[in-house]
Amino acid sequence: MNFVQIRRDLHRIPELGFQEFKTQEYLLSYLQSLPQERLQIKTWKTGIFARIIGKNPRKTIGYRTDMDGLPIVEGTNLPFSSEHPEQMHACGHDVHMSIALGVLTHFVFHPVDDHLLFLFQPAEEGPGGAEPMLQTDIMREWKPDMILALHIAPEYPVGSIAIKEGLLFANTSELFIDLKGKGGHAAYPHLTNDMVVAACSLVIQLQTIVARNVNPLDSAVVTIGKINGGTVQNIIAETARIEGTIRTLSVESMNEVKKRVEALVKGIEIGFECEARIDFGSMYRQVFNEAALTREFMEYVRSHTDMNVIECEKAMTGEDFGYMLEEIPGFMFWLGVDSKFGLHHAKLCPNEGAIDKAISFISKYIEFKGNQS
Ligand SMILES: CC(=O)N[C@@H](CCC[C@H](N)C(=O)O)C(=O)O
Repeated sequence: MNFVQIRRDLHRIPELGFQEFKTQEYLLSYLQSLPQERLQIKTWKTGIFARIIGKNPRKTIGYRTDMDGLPIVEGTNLPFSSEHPEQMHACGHDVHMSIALGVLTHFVFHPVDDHLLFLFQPAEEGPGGAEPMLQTDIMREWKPDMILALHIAPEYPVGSIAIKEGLLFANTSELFIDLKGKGGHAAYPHLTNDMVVAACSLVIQLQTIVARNVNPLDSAVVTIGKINGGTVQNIIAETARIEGTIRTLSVESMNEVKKRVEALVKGIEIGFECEARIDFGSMYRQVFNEAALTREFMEYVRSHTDMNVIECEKAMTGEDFGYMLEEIPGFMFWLGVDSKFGLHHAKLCPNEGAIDKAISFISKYIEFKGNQS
């Protein structure tokens, strides 16, 4: 089986959260091509649960991959570039899926004692598929006793993984703010309430939250990734929209940052005589790696595989896999893919050499865990 080719096929068809129809169809058709004796497949929305029946099951080991792409125009010029306008696998979920299929395929042919549950989860980039997937009857019936997942890491070389016990990824909240004032002629600003100026002022003020309100010994991020406002150069904008994300290391800090966002937006409403609406969108729980399993995984990979294990720092990235780790013990790790361009970049280009290496060492580890009494 050529999992690099599978990654390329998936790379051509990136789809946004809960619209992964072609991706689901591709994955299903691959799964259906495998021997079915031990394989049980159920779909949920655009996601898939695939269980491999163990030989002498005492527990279930879960392995999760995400499935969705991002709204980015691809800039790699690769021959297998995205065929979907303004959508790209710029966060490596194509690589994640091909590795999951590789590991799954290994165990279809070489089952272990325990059941293995592979979760193909939609909408990681938003609005979040992990939390609703956890609430399904299928998950209740097939619930794993432990779970693992990976995320590609452009900054680490192929042949390495990076991981730590405890907090790995931050708490996140999306942030959408709509401003509505009074538009008008560009030459008569005194008769209007200009929402472009209000939005610009608000973006600058939002930056003071991390600089002035968060304890310097704590960490937080407020990033505004998108501003929309106005229609043409000589009309004063009646509306503007700001879109961003908040990251914190604790739920308490998240609540504090949100309070400050609300206060600053209230100030904009008063100062610019406009109406504002805040929507905090979807929120993800922190990714917190269970200590004993993480340690055992690190030791196993160090001593039984040729992968280099790096103990890394926590990051302000978010992952809705955090919801799964809240209910099921397990861990997430970074997989080195050595790309000059980072995650969420139009030129992200993971080194595909990482795919077969990952399939091989993850299969070894799951074989060890799946036969462990
Ligand atoms: C690994 C990664 O890049 N994850 C995303 C998760 C996005 C969460 C949500 N849509 C938000 O923007 O808050 C990330 O941006 O860290």
